[in-house]
Amino acid sequence: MTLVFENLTKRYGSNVAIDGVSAIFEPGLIHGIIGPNGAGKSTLINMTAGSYTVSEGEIRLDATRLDGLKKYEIANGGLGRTYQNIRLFDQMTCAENLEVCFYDRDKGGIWREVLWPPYARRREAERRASAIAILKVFGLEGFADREAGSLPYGRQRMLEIARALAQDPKVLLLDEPAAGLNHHETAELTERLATLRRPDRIIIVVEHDMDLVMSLCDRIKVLHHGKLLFEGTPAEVQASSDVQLAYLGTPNDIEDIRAAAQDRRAQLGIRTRRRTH
Ligand SMILES: Nc1ncnc2c1ncn2[C@@H]1O[C@H](COP(=O)(O)OP(=O)(O)OP(=O)(O)O)[C@@H](O)[C@H]1O
Repeated sequence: MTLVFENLTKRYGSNVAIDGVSAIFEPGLIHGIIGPNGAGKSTLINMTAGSYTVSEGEIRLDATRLDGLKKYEIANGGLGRTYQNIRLFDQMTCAENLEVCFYDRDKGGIWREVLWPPYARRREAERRASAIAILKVFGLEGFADREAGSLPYGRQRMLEIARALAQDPKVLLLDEPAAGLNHHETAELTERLATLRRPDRIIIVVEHDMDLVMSLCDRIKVLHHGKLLFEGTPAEVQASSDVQLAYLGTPNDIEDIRAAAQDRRAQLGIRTRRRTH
């Protein structure tokens, strides 16, 4: 199983947010997508999940074209996702937030539950057991009966990822899972995400937190101005001068920043060692 982007392009009017990106995501790996603000990371995720239309190019999960499908069709086809902003059912308990994912979709199952109470009770117990099993993966089993909206922010983030996993997706897309988390919570999240790696699952993480990306991801793709700038292992990405430039600017920019800092020190009467080269 592979997820493939082929010459993927997204235009918002005259603004080209994604510009002819081709990439392959293999299963069994955690893939990071990084890039400066506005590079197009979220646009890529949203096109993959069917939230945004594709202007040009293709998205394929094996032989299935995902571009052009509705959001729910893509989700039913095995793609789970989280959003930059948490989207939970705040008034429902943590367990209920997951149980809603396990209701029978076919009319037969729904009617059996309505008309046959013993079957309804069995299905309810099954849904509860499945929900608790997933909550455990994220250390949330103790919060099963707490309202989701009353959880600390970090726990809500975990619950959202737990819910994205409920349908046992083949592809899991995580859009800035560490946003708003403190250092300790990010470290815990990193450990828990690492346990989700499976030979038959593609995990894609869009993230700004470099500690998380570099310690969690097996492969990283770097976007810059809507184009794929670089891809490689965390070590290769860190060593790439192209990536450093994308994040920090040109060597001249860096020299200007350094010179400005030295001037500032001079104005303040702070002695600085003069650079000899
Ligand atoms: N709905 C939209 N309508 C118009 N332009 C958009 C829309 N969404 C994104 N853009 C533009 O597309 C480009 C890429 O945005 P995108 O949000 O995908 O970048 P990003 O890499 O996820 O940024 P960030 O890290 O800040 O979330 C930006 O120029 C942005 O202004």
